Amino acid sequence: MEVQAGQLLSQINIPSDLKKFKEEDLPEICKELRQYIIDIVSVNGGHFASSLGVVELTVALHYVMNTPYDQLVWDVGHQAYGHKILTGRREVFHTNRIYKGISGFPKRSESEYDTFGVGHSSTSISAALGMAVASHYKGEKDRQHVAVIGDGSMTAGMAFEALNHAGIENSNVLVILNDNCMSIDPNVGALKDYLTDITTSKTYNKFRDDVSAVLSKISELGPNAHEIVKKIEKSIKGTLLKKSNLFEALNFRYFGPIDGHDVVHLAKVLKDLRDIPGPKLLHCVTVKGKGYALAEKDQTKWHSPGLFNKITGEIKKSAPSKPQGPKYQDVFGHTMVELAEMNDKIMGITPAMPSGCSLNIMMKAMPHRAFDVGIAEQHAVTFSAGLATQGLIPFCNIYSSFMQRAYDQVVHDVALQKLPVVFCLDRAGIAGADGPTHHGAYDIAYFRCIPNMIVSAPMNEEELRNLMYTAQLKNHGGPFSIRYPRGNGVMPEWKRPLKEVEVGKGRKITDGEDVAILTIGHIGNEAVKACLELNAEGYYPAHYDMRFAKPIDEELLHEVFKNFKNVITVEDGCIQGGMGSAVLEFMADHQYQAVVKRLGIPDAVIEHGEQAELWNECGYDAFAILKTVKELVKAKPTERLVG
Ligand SMILES: Cc1ncc(C[n+]2csc(CCOP(=O)(O)OP(=O)(O)O)c2C)c(N)n1
Ligand SMILES: CC(=O)[C@@H](O)[C@H](O)COP(=O)(O)O
Ligand SMILES: [Mg+2]
Repeated sequence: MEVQAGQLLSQINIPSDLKKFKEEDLPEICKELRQYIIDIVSVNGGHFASSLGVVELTVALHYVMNTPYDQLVWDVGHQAYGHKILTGRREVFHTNRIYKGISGFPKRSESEYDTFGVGHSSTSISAALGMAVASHYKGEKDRQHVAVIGDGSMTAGMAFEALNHAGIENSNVLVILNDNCMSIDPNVGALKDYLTDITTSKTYNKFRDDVSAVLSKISELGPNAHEIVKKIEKSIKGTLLKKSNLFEALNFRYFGPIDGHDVVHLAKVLKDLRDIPGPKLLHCVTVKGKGYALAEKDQTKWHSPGLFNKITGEIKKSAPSKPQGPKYQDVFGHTMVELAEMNDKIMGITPAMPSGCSLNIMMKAMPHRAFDVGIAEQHAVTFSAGLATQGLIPFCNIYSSFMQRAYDQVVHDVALQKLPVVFCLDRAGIAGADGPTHHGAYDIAYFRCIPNMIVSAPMNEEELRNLMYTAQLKNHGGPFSIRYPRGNGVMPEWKRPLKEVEVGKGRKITDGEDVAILTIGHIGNEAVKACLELNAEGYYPAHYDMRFAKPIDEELLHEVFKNFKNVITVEDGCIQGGMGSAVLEFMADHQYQAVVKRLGIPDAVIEHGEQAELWNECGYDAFAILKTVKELVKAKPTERLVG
């Protein structure tokens, strides 16, 4: 569907076009930009409310700053749709997050205006500071470096690491705190309360305004008075104000809070800030979903609503081609409550993804036993470890790609101490439209090499429930990880009685000859599809569900290598170091001879697209499995296809 940009917006191909307009035109430009985002996202999908919340900020920044020379870094980047539209991508924005289209996040290879690749939160201040220090070193005194970071992203430790460093570098960095009181779910933590206080507190703002009013009166008395005033202001700021403002205490000049939707005022403030050297923080108060009433009302639902009717607000449900099971995340959420009712030691932890991983189900049912710790994956892991030292059984749910941020905590704080933390890695494997920053490609490999770690992956919803049930039965001598994908399972009737599974045991799905297909996790269902088709063509491969990558089922592998000369391993994860590698290691350790073909995510960056498109591109969907079976069966014994 052709979407037409508004009359002013259609004249803005790059930010320098924006500068041709007068300040009084900016509100109309914001109106047209906001409408364009609504028009495209409603038919295309993607992140929605966050971009609406920064329309004015985006326009003001590109109006005042000399981008791309002045550098903007968008934290997470899910709010950068306006930025993309204003920086040469208006006419291709309808390909946003579509296979082979533009990325849903700023990406250096996509545009010179995208100064830093993002997707994971809380990196913007570090990156902008790096750029600022580099500019200082290169003598680029006039260059601006701006990090736009949300209040949610500000709850991550990395943001404070950067503030701490920036405060002593005296580099020209402007942090714009986009404060809308929301993460994906409502923001959490003491910082949120502080920001609310500083935004609403009469004391701080009144005292500061009174001081400036008095001082500006005095400075009108003459040039000497102006000098005296600067000294008084410095000492007051250096004592009273500094003590009462977190950011001032870190040597940032704090400005605000200001209305993040008043584009003309924003432009004026940004112009003033350009001339103030050193680290600065501008506190902008915005509304997530601004300008689309339904999104303002339910900001979590409209964070990433999918396709919707922009007039009625009706969100379109995808009609599956065949009966689907529930979302894996919901099976996790409901099973958490079921297990917690049976075992009062169970606790749930999520770093800022309660609705994303469905821990919100337990948070609602048992608010004292389920925690949203903010965007703080490292803290989530070690907080879980602390709980485990006291005999509790924490289920720490972290998206596979976000878990990468807490790797040392898993090794150092959990595995070395053999603590029984259950890691539920949601969004494991190809995540889809979020692309390479969000694909959970590496968790089998990065967990398999950790001592005392159990690495498991359910083939379906029933298996997920049984692995969760098994994990909490006892301390298995360390952490127990269960990884599962974004999206739906295959069992409409999923809520079956919970059963213990034997740790380290796989299972045979079907007997066969010539080729053994070994799968792990949900991708086993692709092998089921392939086997049905192969049977119809007279091929009868065997299929085993490994269920565990560590400990791997050695008894099953002995059976496989004693009976098959052709083996295919399949995983929705990186080939290198994955389950297939574990099978090769076993084969070598036991001097078996066979042709082993490993299917999975290759050693490459996999861009965005639908999961099925990317499984096909990576060569491990049903079609690829079928093709590989035929190749192996036809291959002569001398042809070795070790993958
Ligand atoms: C390391 C990491 N953890 C979690 C996420 C998931 N995530 C994406 S956006 C978001 C909320 C960000 O809130 P905020 O920074 O306030 O931006 P807003 O959506 O309010 O504009 C979260 C938790 C992520 N992208 N990266
Ligand atoms: C931007 C970000 O990191 C999150 O919004 C993420 O896109 C959520 O992913 P799901 O949509 O799979 O929950
Ligand atoms: Mg926010």
